[in-house]
Amino acid sequence: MRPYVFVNLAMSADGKISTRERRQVKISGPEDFERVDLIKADADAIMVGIGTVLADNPSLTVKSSRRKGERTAAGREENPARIVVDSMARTPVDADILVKGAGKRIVAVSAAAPADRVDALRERAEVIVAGEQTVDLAALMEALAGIGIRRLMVEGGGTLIWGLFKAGLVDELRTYVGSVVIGGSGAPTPADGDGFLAEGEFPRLILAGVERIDDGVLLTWQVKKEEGDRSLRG
Ligand SMILES: NC(=O)C1=CN([C@@H]2O[C@H](COP(=O)(O)OP(=O)(O)OC[C@H]3O[C@@H](n4cnc5c(N)ncnc54)[C@H](OP(=O)(O)O)[C@@H]3O)[C@@H](O)[C@H]2O)C=CC1
Ligand SMILES: Nc1nc(O)c(N)c(N[C@@H]2O[C@H](COP(=O)(O)O)[C@@H](O)[C@H]2O)n1
Repeated sequence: MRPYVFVNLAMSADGKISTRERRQVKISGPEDFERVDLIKADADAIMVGIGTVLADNPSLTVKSSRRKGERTAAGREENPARIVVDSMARTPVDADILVKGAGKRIVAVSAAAPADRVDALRERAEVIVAGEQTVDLAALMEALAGIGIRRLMVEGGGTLIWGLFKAGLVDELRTYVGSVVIGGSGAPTPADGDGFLAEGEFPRLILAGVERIDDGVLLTWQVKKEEGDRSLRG
């Protein structure tokens, strides 16, 4: 069994999620950031790759006091569990994700992660070991389902999202297309990594929603299920 996995990202009109220097940029407007806060508050956990932690230093906390209050009134932590996918335990111990806001933190590492760095992270987070050299995302998902995570939001970046698509672990993709052009052949895109070669490998999507928000558009896609998929229902 694995959680229901939905990816949420913001890209420019030319399909970039940040600059070629991997500098965080505001692509969403105020209404879209509200939407993101709402879906975050509804999730059991939120995941990013170590590249995003090192580039953006996000806290991934719920921003609205009302939504935090609603979570605690329902017996949940103020924030969803925050998860970093980090094979070599490179997450700085003072990263915002580990120090800001209440709630569980999980760092997923591989067996190759240096023991001293893993021990330092254990002071601030639960550490899950999945995979030998890099994090085995399918094994990680099983472990997350085992600790009660049913709805998992993925914020990025492009390398992690690619890894999840490659492993057939994405159920839904929500792409906000903002009204800017970033450009740059080396600027990150929603799914980077090696890319698929054969058309038969491409994950197939079903368009489930189109909504105008701020000066852009939100596209919601369902990913067609593969045979034997063991995702929990969304
Ligand atoms: N506009 C938007 O919505 C968003 C934009 N961003 C942007 O994205 C950029 C960061 O993206 P990126 O550099 O691709 O980094 P990611 O956040 O995607 O992290 C990628 C890293 O995750 C680790 N990882 C471990 N196991 C796996 C696996 N099985 N599959 C894939 N990755 C794995 C790898 O590092 P290791 O091997 O060391 O573990 C890998 O390099 C930043 O510029 C940020 O601003 C990020 C989020 C949202
Ligand atoms: N939805 C969305 N729109 C944008 O324009 C963005 N730049 C991002 N970035 C993501 O949000 C994270 C920041 O989170 P905190 O505010 O620190 O909680 C950042 O790391 C990206 O994942 N998202």
